[in-house]
Amino acid sequence: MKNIAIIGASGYTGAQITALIDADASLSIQGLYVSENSLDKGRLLADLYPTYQHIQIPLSPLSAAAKQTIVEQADAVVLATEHSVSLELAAFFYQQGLAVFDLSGAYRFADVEQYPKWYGFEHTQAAVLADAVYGLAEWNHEQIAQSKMIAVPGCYPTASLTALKPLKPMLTDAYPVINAVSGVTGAGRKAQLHTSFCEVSLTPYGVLGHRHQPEIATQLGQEVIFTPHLGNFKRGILATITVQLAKGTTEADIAAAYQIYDDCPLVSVKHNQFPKVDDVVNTPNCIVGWKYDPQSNYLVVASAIDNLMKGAASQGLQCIKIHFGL
Ligand SMILES: NC(=O)C1=CN([C@@H]2O[C@H](COP(=O)(O)OP(=O)(O)OC[C@H]3O[C@@H](n4cnc5c(N)ncnc54)[C@H](OP(=O)(O)O)[C@@H]3O)[C@@H](O)[C@H]2O)C=CC1
Ligand SMILES: CC(=O)N[C@@H](CCC(=O)OP(=O)(O)O)C(=O)O
Repeated sequence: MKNIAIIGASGYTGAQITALIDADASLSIQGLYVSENSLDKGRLLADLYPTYQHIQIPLSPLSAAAKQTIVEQADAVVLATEHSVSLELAAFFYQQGLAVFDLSGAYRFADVEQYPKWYGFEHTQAAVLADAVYGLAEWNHEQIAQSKMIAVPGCYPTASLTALKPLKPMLTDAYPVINAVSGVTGAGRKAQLHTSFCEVSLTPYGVLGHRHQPEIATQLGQEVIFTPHLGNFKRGILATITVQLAKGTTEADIAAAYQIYDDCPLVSVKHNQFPKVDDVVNTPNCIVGWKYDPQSNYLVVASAIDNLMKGAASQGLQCIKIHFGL
C-alpha cells in the first residue's frame, strides 16, 4: 500500500486524482492540502464536490508543519498546483526522498531556458529538473519506473502526442497542424472572466504562442503548428491533426505504426472512424481515429481524451502505478 499526499486537492485535477486514488485498493490518501490561506481550508472534499460524497477528508492548509508530516508519512506527493507553486514544492519533497507526480508544467522541459519564455519564471531547480522525466505513460514506462520526479504531460500534448508519435518515421519536413478544442475545466476552478458562463463561446486562443506548442514539438522531435480552442462544454479535448506523410506511405504502413498501441488498454485506434468528446469524458481512455489520402499523402487524425483524466489525473495515476510497480 502506497500512501499519497495530494496538494491542490480542491482544484479540478486535484479532486479528480483524489477520487481515483481513493478508489484504488493499492493506494491510500495521506492527506488533502490547499494553500495556507485558502478559503477552503478545513472544509471536507465531499462538501466542495457532492459527487465525492464518500470522501469525507478535510482540506488541510499546507503549513510548514504539514509539509513535515507529509515527509514523515507519505511515499509520494501529487502536485495539482499551478506551475510556479509546483516549482518549489516539487523540489522540496523530491529532495526529502518522496516520489513526486507533478501535474503542472514546471518540470516538463529539460532545458531551463524554456521556462522564462513559456512560463514566465526562471527555473531555480536545475538539479531536480535534471532528474525529471516526462510522464507520457504509454511511451516512457522505463523512465517513469526509475525516476522519483515525474512531470505528468499537459492535456493537449497528451492528445496530440498519442496520435502523432507512432507516425514519426513517416513525417516529412511539413509541420503537422494541430487544431484542438478543450472544455472549460482545462482552465481550472478559479474564477476568471474568460471562462465565466456568459463569456465562453468557441474561439481560438494562444495562437502561435501557446506553451503546449514547444512541449509537443520537444517530445515529438518535430516542429508543429498548434492552435487551441476553448469550447462551451465542461470536459474533454478533441485534437484534429492534419499531417503530410512521406511519399509512398500506404494505409497499411499507418495501420502497422498504430499497432504499437495493441497492448495499451487505454488507447484505441480506429480507421475511417472518428471519436467524439463524449466517448471519452469521465474515462481514462484516448480514442484516435484516422483517414488517409494516398494520392496527396495527407492524413487527418483526431484524438479525444478527457482533459481532467488522461490529460491530467488518470495519467497521473498511471504514472503512480507504473512507478511503484502496482
Ligand atoms: N485543468 C486541466 O485540465 C489540466 C490542468 N493541468 C495542470 O494541473 C495543475 C492544476 O490545475 P487545475 O486543477 O486545473 O487547477 P485549479 O485552479 O482547479 O486548482 C488549483 C489547486 O491548487 C491549490 N493551491 C493554490 N495555491 C496553492 C499553494 N500555494 N499551496 C497548495 N495548494 C495551492 C488551490 O486551492 P487554494 O487556491 O484554495 O489554495 C487548488 O486546490 C496546473 O498546473 C494545471 O496547469 C494539467 C493538465 C490538465
Ligand atoms: C482550456 C484551457 O485553458 N486549458 C489550459 C491547458 C491546461 C493544461 O494542460 O495544463 P498545463 O499544461 O498548464 O498543465 C490552457 O490552455 O492553459
